[in-house]
Amino acid sequence: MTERPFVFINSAMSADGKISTKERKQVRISGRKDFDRMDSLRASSDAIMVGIGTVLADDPSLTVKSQGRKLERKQAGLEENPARIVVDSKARTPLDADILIKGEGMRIVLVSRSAPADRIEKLREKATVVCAGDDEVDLAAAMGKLKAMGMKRLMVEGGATLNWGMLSAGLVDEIYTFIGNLVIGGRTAPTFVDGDGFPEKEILKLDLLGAERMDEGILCRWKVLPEP
Ligand SMILES: NC(=O)c1ccc[n+]([C@@H]2O[C@H](COP(=O)([O-])OP(=O)(O)OC[C@H]3O[C@@H](n4cnc5c(N)ncnc54)[C@H](O)[C@@H]3O)[C@@H](O)[C@H]2O)c1
Ligand SMILES: Nc1nc(=O)c(N)c(NC[C@H](O)[C@H](O)[C@H](O)COP(=O)(O)O)[nH]1
Repeated sequence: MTERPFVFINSAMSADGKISTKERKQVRISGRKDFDRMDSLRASSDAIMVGIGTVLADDPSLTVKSQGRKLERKQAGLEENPARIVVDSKARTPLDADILIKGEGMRIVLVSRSAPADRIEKLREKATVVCAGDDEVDLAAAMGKLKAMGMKRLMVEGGATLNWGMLSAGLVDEIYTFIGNLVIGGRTAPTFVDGDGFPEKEILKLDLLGAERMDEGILCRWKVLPEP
C-alpha cells in the first residue's frame, strides 16, 4: 500500500443526511460550537481538502478563524493556515476563488492529465499544481504525493462526491459527522456520501468512537474499519 497521511472527513448533515439543498445551496447546519470544533480540527491539520464541486458551490476559504489558534500555529513555526487543497481533475478552480486569494499558506490544486495546459499554467501563478491520474484525479496516488510533500494529517471537508471517492478507495481513517436539527429533503440533494454506492457485500463498516450532544444536534466520531 502507498504511504499516505492520516485522513479524516468532517461533515455536517441534516437529520435526513443531506449536506446542502437540491440546488446545492449551502445551509447552516452547524451551530457555533460545531463551527468552533471544526476550526480546531482545521488548525490541527497539515492540510484541508475539498472537491471542486464545493469550491464552485460554496467558495469556501478554508482558513483557520480563531486568532488564538492562528497564533499557536505561528508559535509552532507553522503558517497561519494549513495547506488548502482542491481536487480538480480539469483545473476548473476560478482564479478568484477564496481558497486561492484569502489568508496565507500553501495552496495545492490536484489535477489529472486531462486538465487543459492553459488552465494549469494560470493556476500555477497562485497554487502548486500536482497531477495524478488520467481522466480524473487518482486519489490514492495523490495521497502518496501529499505524504511525500510532508503532509501527515489531512482533513477532508467534502463534498458528497469527494467523500465517496475517498471512502470507496479505502483512504479514510476517521469520520466526524455532525447531525443538525433540520430536515432538508429532496432526492437530488447531496448527502454525506453520494457516488455510485457500495455493492452490498462491500458496504463499509464503522466503529463508533464517541457521540455527544452539541449545539442543537449530535456529533459522532467514527473509525473506518478495514475490509474483512
Ligand atoms: N455540510 C457540509 O459539511 C458540506 C461540506 C462540503 C460541501 N458541502 C456541499 O456539497 C456540495 C458539493 O458536493 P459535490 O458532490 O457536488 O462536489 P465535491 O466537492 O465532492 O467535488 C466533486 C468533484 O471533485 C472532482 N473529482 C476529481 N477526482 C475525483 C475523484 N477521484 N473522486 C471524487 N471526485 C473527484 C470531480 O470533478 C467531482 O465532480 C455543495 O452543495 C456543498 O454545499 C457540504
Ligand atoms: N461544518 C459545516 N457546517 C455547516 O453547517 C455547513 N454548511 C458546512 N458547509 C461546508 C462548506 O464547504 C463551508 O462553505 C465551509 O465550511 C466554509 O468554510 P470557510 O468559512 O469559508 O472557511 N460545513
